Amino acid sequence: MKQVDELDQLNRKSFIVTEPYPERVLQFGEGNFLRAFVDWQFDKMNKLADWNTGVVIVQPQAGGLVEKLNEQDGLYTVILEGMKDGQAVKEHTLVECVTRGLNPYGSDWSEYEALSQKPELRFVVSNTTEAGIAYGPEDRLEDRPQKSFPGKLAALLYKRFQFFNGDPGKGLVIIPCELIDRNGDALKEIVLKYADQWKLGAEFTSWLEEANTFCNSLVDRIVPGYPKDRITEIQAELGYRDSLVVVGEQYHLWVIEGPQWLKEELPAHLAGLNVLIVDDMAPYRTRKVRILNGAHTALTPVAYLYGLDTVGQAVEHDVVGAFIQSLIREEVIPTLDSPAAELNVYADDVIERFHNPYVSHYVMSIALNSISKFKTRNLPSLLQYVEQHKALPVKTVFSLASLFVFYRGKRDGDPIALADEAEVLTAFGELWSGYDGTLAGAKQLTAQILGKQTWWEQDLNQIAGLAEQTAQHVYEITSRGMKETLDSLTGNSVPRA
Ligand SMILES: NC(=O)c1ccc[n+]([C@@H]2O[C@H](COP(=O)([O-])OP(=O)(O)OC[C@H]3O[C@@H](n4cnc5c(N)ncnc54)[C@H](O)[C@@H]3O)[C@@H](O)[C@H]2O)c1
Ligand SMILES: O=P(O)(O)OC[C@@H](O)[C@@H](O)[C@H](O)[C@H](O)CO
Repeated sequence: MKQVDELDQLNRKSFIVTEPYPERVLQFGEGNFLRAFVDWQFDKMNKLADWNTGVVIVQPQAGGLVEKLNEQDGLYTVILEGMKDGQAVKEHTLVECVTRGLNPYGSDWSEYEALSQKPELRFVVSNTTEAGIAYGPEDRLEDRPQKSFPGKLAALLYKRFQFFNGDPGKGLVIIPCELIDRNGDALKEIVLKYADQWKLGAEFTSWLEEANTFCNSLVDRIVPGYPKDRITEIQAELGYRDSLVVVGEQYHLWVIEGPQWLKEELPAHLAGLNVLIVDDMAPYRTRKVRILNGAHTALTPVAYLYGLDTVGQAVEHDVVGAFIQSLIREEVIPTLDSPAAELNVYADDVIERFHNPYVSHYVMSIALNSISKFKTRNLPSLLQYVEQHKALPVKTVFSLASLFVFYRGKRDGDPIALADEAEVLTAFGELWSGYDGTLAGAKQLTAQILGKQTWWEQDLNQIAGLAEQTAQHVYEITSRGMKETLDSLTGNSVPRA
C-alpha cells in the first residue's frame, strides 16, 4: 500500500470524472454540512436522475475553504457511516457536482458578479449558520461585496432583474438550509427590506415576489465533519489525498415547504432521496428541533462534566443514557402536539442515530452557542411542561443547571474551550469569579442568569420553583461533582427504554 505522501492529490487532472455540469445552482456556503447533505444529494440526482446540474459555491465570509476546493477542482469525498435497515453501512461518494468555488472578497469579484447573468441559473441554496440570515444595516448596493448574506443575495437578484429586463422566466428558486424557523420567509423579508432601503423600485419588488420562489426548509443529517483523528487511514483506503473529506451519518431528511411543481424540477424522488416537498413543514421542524437537537443540547453539559466526550458515549452510558432517554420520553414528547406513539418512534430512531458506532460526534462541537440553543431547543419544552403539569421537568432543569456549571469553564480542573457570544462569556466569567461555593452563592448566580431577559426573552425567575431547583443543582454539581450529583438524582437506576 502507498504511503499517504505518495498518494495523488484529488483533482480532475488525476482522476477521470464526469465533465463539469452546467451551473444551475448557486450555493452560499462551503461548510461541511452543505457539502455532505445538499451537494451529496445533487450529486445523486445528477448520477441517478440525469439532473445535469452543476453547483457554483460562493464563500459567504472572507475566510473559508474555496481555495482548497478549487485546488481539488471542486471534488471531494463524502463518507457516510451508520446503520441502515439494521446493517452497518459505509458508503464513499466522490461528489462531482461542484464546478468551482468563488471568494467574492478577493480577485473573484467579477466572476461572482457575472453569476447574475447566467441564463441557466435556477436555484440558490445556503447554509450560513443561524447567524447568517441577518440584516446588516451598513450594507449598500454598491458594496463589493455586501457583508451580510441576505445583502449579497439582494444585490445579485437586482443585477439579474436588470440584466434580463425583469423577465419573469429568469426568477430563481431559493432554498435556505439554516436551522432557523421559517428560514425562507426570514431571508425573503430581509431581501425585501434591502429592496426598500436601496430604493430599487416597485417593478423589482414585484419581480422578486412573483418570479422568485423562497422556500422554507428543514434539514436533518448529523455531520461531524472532517475526520481529523483518522484521516491518514481514510486517505490510504481512498487511494488519494483529499483535504475536504467529510463524514456524516447515513440518515438524511430534507423537508421543503414549497409548491408541488418543484418535484418536477428537483427530481429527488427519482434518485431515491428522502426529500419531502410539503405544504406545511412545522410539525417536522418542531419534532426535530425539540427531540433531536433538544436532546443534543440537554446532554452536552451533563455528559461532558460527567467525563464523556461523544454523543455515542453519552447514550451508551447507564446513567447518562437513561437520563437522556427519560428527558426525551417524559419531558419533551408529552409537550408536543403530534401523537405520542409517532413521536416515540421518531425518538427511537434518534437514539439509534446517536448510538451510531461509526461516527464520533463530539459534544464539544455541539456546545457552540449553547445558551441560544437552549432557548430555541429546550426552553419551549420546559415552559410547555410547566403549563401542562404545574410542576417542573426535573431532568430538563438539571440540564439547565449543568449548562450554567459548564460555563464555569472547568472540567476536573482542566479548562473547557467555551464558545459563545462575548456577552454570554463575560457574564458567566464575572459571576463565576465571584462564586464562593455556598448555596447562597449558587442562588445569587442562578438568579442573575435566569433574569437575563435578552438571552431568554423573559425573566425565568418568574417560573415557580425554577430558581431554587436550579441553584440547588448548581451548588451540588460544584461541590460534589457531576457524577455523584447525577447518580443520586437518578437513583442510578432509571430503567433504559
Ligand atoms: N453539522 C451538522 O451535523 C449539521 C446538521 C444540520 C444542520 N447543521 C447546521 O449547519 C450549520 C453549518 O454547519 P457546518 O457543519 O457546515 O459548519 P461549518 O463551520 O463547516 O460551515 C459554516 C459556514 O457558515 C458560514 N458562516 C458562518 N458564520 C456566518 C455569518 N455570520 N454570515 C455568513 N456566513 C457565515 C461560513 O462561512 C461557512 O461557510 C450549523 O450552524 C448548523 O446549524 C449542521
Ligand atoms: O449544528 P449545530 O451546532 O447547530 O447543532 C449541533 C447538532 O445538534 C446538530 O448539528 C444536529 O446534529 C443536526 O441538526 C442533525 O440534523
